[in-house]
Amino acid sequence: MDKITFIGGGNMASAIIGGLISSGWTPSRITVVDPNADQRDRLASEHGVHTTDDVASAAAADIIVLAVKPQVIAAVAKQINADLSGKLILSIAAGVTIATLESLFGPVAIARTMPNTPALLGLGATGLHLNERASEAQHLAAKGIIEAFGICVTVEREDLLDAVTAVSGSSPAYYFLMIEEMIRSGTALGLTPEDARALTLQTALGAAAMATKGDAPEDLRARVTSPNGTTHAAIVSMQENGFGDVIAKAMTACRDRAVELGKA
Ligand SMILES: NC(=O)C1=CN([C@@H]2O[C@H](COP(=O)(O)OP(=O)(O)OC[C@H]3O[C@@H](n4cnc5c(N)ncnc54)[C@H](O)[C@@H]3O)[C@@H](O)[C@H]2O)C=CC1
Ligand SMILES: O=C(O)[C@@H]1CCC=N1
Repeated sequence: MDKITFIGGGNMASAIIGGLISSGWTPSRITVVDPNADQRDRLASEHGVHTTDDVASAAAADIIVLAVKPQVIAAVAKQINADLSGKLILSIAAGVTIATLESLFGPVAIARTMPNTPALLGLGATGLHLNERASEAQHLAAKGIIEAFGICVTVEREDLLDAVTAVSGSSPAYYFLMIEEMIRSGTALGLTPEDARALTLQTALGAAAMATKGDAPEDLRARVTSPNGTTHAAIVSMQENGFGDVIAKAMTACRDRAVELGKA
């Protein structure tokens, strides 16, 4: 049975550990390394996992999850300073490339991922790419871990993780912005902020649930849109104001920034 050590016990680690335990991992297989005693106490009491502040101890695990901020990873590699051959490193750090991880940790199997924050609710959408040193068993292990907190899409080239960042890594923020603007406009149209918020949120939830049932989004949209009715007026206004272009430009800007951060 694989043992897993998380380096960094913050929000994302906590979400992943919660998912692993719900999907059948026993807490005794899970260790969390974090210098912050409050984080360690929280994880030990919430999940019953082993915790430590000794980064070097991570070398004993079969799978090491890098769940620290990107700028901390070089220091972590120095502290581990051990031969990790045969182990799998799974990184959730945004923008840290496989080449950088190989230069820091040596010739080891690496699974680079791009998760998103709905992972906190078990509703994550995560892109995955592994280096050539990773075996099929390690690919399956990485997939199993990711599927404990949502869906996993394996992409065939590492650079496609930058597109994943645009489609799912950053995109919860696009939906939140849409929700903010709808609440603001609903309030401007006379509803109380509470009513505008309740109606907007329930509609976002309902629309997302409908869109996951299999019908194409354009068909679902057509069913709401009566000929020359109210929805038609809204959609025409959005299209005339370049809605598609706004989304395409935003996603391209996101992808380009991910490429830039990967080179930094
Ligand atoms: N695609 C996305 O939306 C998201 C991606 N991420 C990625 O996940 C990673 C973790 O993010 P969060 O959990 O939100 O961060 P966080 O700030 O909640 O947790 C980081 C943890 O690392 C600990 N830490 C700091 N230095 C350490 C060291 N030397 N050794 C061990 N632990 C150390 C901190 O005490 C803290 O508990 C980041 O690299 C981020 O890029 C996180 C959230 C969402
Ligand atoms: O905004 C960012 O840079 C990170 C990466 C994806 C989501 N948050």
